[in-house]
Amino acid sequence: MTNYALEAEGLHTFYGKSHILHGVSLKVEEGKITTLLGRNGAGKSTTLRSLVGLTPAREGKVTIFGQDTTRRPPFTIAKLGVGFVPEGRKIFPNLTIEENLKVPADRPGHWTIDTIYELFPRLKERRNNKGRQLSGGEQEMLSIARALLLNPKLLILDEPSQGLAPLIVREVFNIVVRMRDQGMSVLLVEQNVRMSLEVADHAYVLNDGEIAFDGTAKELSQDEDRLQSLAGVSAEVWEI
Ligand SMILES: Nc1ncnc2c1ncn2[C@@H]1O[C@H](COP(=O)(O)OP(=O)(O)OP(=O)(O)O)[C@@H](O)[C@H]1O
Repeated sequence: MTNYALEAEGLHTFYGKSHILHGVSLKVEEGKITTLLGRNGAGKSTTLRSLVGLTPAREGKVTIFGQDTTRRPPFTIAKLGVGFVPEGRKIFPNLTIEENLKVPADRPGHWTIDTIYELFPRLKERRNNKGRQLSGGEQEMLSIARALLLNPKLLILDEPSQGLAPLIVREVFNIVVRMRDQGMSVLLVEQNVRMSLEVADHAYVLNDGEIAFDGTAKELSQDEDRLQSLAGVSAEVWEI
């Protein structure tokens, strides 16, 4: 029997009168990486915001680790063991790395500031630097580190590769794979199609607020025509 960390069924989400998600359903299998792809404006971030309670869906149902979390506030969802790494890295620019790491409320588990520094030696080296002095890659590591300190069972990342050099992107994806290999469930929203499909087990493509593909990452990666037409993914993104 397959166990799911997260199940969303028929989500309809609005910003005011703008109807953005039109019945989005997706599942994240436990201990697997599920990727949600789609071009700019397809509704990927809105889907994540609906799942973590930041912009609750007006219709539909969300179940996380077997509990109905539909329209529950973000802190209740975080408490179930959901770590969210938002788009744009939302770190505190005027706090040092170490101060940034002390902000999340600790949930006991493997990840502590010490184990985080083992995973990200660069953050340790620069622990007294302010958030605003960090490179994009260091900010992304810090953002992931903060989510890990909640010792999540489900990690949700919104475009972690955005604006990063290819080598750093590789490093970020390696971390995501490591988390999956340690048993964490991962939902990865990305524009970097090639790398996402390399690491993911399952893939969804979102198109204008609707799921246009639901299948294995392997299946999608072997079907370039489908990718191009369903996601409108540009050749440059595919080639990165
Ligand atoms: N706060 C908001 N108010 C009104 N409309 C919004 C808001 N945020 C996003 N939208 C609109 O909702 C649609 C989906 O946006 P969303 O950010 O979810 O897409 P995305 O797939 O994550 O795109 P991107 O890759 O550019 O982040 C877009 O048309 C966007 O303009």
